Amino acid sequence: MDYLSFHCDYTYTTGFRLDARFSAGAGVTALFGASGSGKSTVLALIAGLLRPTHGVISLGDRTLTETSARLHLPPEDRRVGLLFQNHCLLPHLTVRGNLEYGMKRRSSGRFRFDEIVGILELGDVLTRQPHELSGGQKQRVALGRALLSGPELLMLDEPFSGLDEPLQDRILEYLRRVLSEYRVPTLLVTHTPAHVHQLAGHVIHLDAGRVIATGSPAEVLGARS
Ligand SMILES: Nc1ncnc2c1ncn2[C@@H]1O[C@H](COP(=O)(O)OP(=O)(O)OP(=O)(O)O)[C@@H](O)[C@H]1O
Repeated sequence: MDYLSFHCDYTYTTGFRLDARFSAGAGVTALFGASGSGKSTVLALIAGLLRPTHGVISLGDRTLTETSARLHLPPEDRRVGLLFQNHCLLPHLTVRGNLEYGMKRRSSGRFRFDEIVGILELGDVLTRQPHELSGGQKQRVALGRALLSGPELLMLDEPFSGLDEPLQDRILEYLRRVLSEYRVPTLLVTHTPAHVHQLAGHVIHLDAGRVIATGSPAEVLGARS
């Protein structure tokens, strides 16, 4: 059953035009495509950071954007958790402070602080500040903060970029653990086929701002090598 429905048209001043339509179920969906194909633009439209020229976005039974009705929910009312490539931790707060910041606007009490800290193994670094953390630790704090906001959709923008391979594998394992424990509907942006195969049940393939294929990882990307 469709959980997320997206149909938007958006053009940047530079001329790049996204004109994409897709739907996704409540599992993990990969948004796959080459650099510049429009993946981050899709996330920004869903998060409400950009307004489409025309379009409708709905999540569960809520409409987030509907241009014909002049409806555009502000980002803080959308109940989506966005994990950026560069973590975006608040530099002056400790790890605990960053995690608690996520809880301020939470819409569901499904995610308990101690549980998330345990699953992501952050107990030993709660009093540290972001500059005292490794890349992988920062990534886990950002993931914990996104989860503690109680999102109805988790959006991960290249969560493995900038990490070496052993660390990518560890973060992948944490993600698997969290997603199987909490079953948060997730949109995973990546251009790495292996990550699609490892995490996603469904794939949306974007190319030059258009959806060119949808289906299972094997259908869209071919059998795993
Ligand atoms: N703020 C902006 N202003 C103008 N053009 C932009 C802006 N952000 C992105 N673009 C352009 O829009 C296109 C799509 O960018 P987008 O970041 O959505 O792609 P992407 O698939 O996420 O790429 P990557 O994998 O490199 O992050 C690109 O051609 C990019 O140059």
